[in-house]
Amino acid sequence: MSVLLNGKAIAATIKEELKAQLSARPYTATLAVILVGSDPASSIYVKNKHRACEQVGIRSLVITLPDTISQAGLLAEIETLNQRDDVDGILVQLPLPASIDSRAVIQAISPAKDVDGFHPENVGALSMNHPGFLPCTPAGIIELLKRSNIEIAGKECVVLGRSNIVGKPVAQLLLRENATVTLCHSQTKHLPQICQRADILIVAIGKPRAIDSRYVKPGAVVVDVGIHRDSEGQICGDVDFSAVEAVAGAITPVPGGVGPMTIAMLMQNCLIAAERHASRPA
Ligand SMILES: Nc1nc2c(c(=O)[nH]1)N[C@@H](CN(C=O)c1ccc(C(=O)N[C@@H](CCC(=O)O)C(=O)O)cc1)CN2
Ligand SMILES: [Mg+2]
Repeated sequence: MSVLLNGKAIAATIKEELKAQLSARPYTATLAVILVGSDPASSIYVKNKHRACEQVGIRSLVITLPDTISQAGLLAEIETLNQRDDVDGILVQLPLPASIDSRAVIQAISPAKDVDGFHPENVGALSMNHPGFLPCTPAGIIELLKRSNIEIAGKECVVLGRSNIVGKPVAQLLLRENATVTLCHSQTKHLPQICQRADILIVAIGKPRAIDSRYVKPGAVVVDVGIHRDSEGQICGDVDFSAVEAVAGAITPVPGGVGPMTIAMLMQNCLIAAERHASRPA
């Protein structure tokens, strides 16, 4: 039996802490979220972000645009929010319709308001250890490990998946925490053997229940970033939970693991954005 890493409970504690911090400050914080189209999963995530803002005391603006909006139209909406002095943080919910170039959209968000940490300026800041905004899922994974008293320094960490929003940045954050990091992907050979080396295994490959006990060293910490709905409508991750929990020392559930931590870190970034905004020179 492994220890369950309860992201839901830790995220609730973080939101309480942020609420107390914000209420003691002489300024407000406002997050603007843009949702393009009506993808059901994206709509749930945006609702969850709005609810988290309410819990923390952050003002939340949700801007819903039709999936027929042009790229120029979306960029104009972002520029309006960049210019608004009453908006501290901006994010555009991903994925976007195929007709829109996500790269151009991410680059259009002011780096000072980019609470997702996706703008190239913030990505560069992360890799150079400069101040910026950390992407929410990778930051949430590190926070979950730390608050669960899992030591990272000196550990063998294997990251499965090299996406820009999870795999690459979480590898950099683990390195910043002095872990020894191996980043694997679809072309990696001898994957089970490499994963078996991991003290901490982070799985972000986007394939339901793909990682079973053959990939896990007994006693390892397993962090599952995937989120899927199976043919029976059950939510599951990239890890075959029932097979892996028998081997792992600690494991995140799906739901209730990394997902809630992502939203808690978004709230934290909003407070940072508001603080920097309030203290900027006039
Ligand atoms: N602009 C962004 N787009 C996307 C991001 C992101 O960080 N910024 N990440 C994902 C989606 N996402 C946040 O936006 C996200 C996904 C899942 C959860 C979550 O809490 N999941 C719950 C289960 C929810 C359910 O019932 O379906 C859990 O794991 O417990 C939070 C945030 C892609 N897009
Ligand atoms: Mg403000």
